[in-house]
Amino acid sequence: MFLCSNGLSIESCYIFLFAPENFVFLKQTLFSFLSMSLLNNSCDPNCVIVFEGPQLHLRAVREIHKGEELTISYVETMTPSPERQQHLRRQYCFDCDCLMCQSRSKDADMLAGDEQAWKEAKEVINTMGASKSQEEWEQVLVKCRTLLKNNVARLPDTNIYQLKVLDLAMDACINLGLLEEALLYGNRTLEPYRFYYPGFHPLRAVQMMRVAKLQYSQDLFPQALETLKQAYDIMKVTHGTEHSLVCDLMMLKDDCEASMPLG
Ligand SMILES: C[S@@+](CC[C@H](N)C(=O)[O-])C[C@H]1O[C@@H](n2cnc3c(N)ncnc32)[C@H](O)[C@@H]1O
Repeated sequence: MFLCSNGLSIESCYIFLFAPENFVFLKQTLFSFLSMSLLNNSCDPNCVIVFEGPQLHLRAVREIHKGEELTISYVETMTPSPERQQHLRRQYCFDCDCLMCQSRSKDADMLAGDEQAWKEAKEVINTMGASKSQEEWEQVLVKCRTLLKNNVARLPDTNIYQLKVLDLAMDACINLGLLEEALLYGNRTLEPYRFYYPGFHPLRAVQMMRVAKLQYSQDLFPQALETLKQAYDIMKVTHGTEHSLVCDLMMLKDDCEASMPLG
């Protein structure tokens, strides 16, 4: 009952409780969850939580003054404020009055462009499940290509549904081994990600790392190095230099450097 009364990551908590390989972490995990569940929400938080295997790490993403409250975001911040607020009200029973919600900052950008076009895109996205088989990914890619073609002059890449289509198209291409095409979509996501996840945001860094891997796969070593460098600058804050993802990043950086033409 006590666990259920805390809003944060309860589903993940059950996974930890029932996974035998995690018993050894139980005490520290429970402590982590319980202390992290004291954190309140802000849609522009000063902390993030990142996973490292079975552990949760709470990391500050900007300078925090003595006495200032630590906050995390309970919701995906790349969501218009009425939707965020509705989710927070339904799931966590409070009205969010953070600065982002008060100013409705970026709402207009999220839904910019032709309303009918983004509503269609939203509908199509909602019908796509978590694809697994080759055939399903092929179907996803066909739908994404059609939407992107039809919406060239109707939606900017900063429209969140257009951005989700680009992300899905990128995933589908990666799963189908179409890496050159995946990179085209990935490149288009970087600027909107920078806009919606400014400063130090783990999702932006991870997206940059995905794009860097695609650049590397296309032998675009200087570009991949630059993207990795930018991702590292974010990840050293959001993940910390010891995090396994940052170690992966450093290995990719070494591979890139080793592949660069001499001179
Ligand atoms: C995970 S708990 C957070 C810790 C809780 N404030 C406490 O003192 O134990 C989630 C609950 O905190 C409250 N809460 C979190 N963020 C809030 C915010 N920005 N404004 C008002 N209430 C908030 C809501 O009641 C929510 O259901």
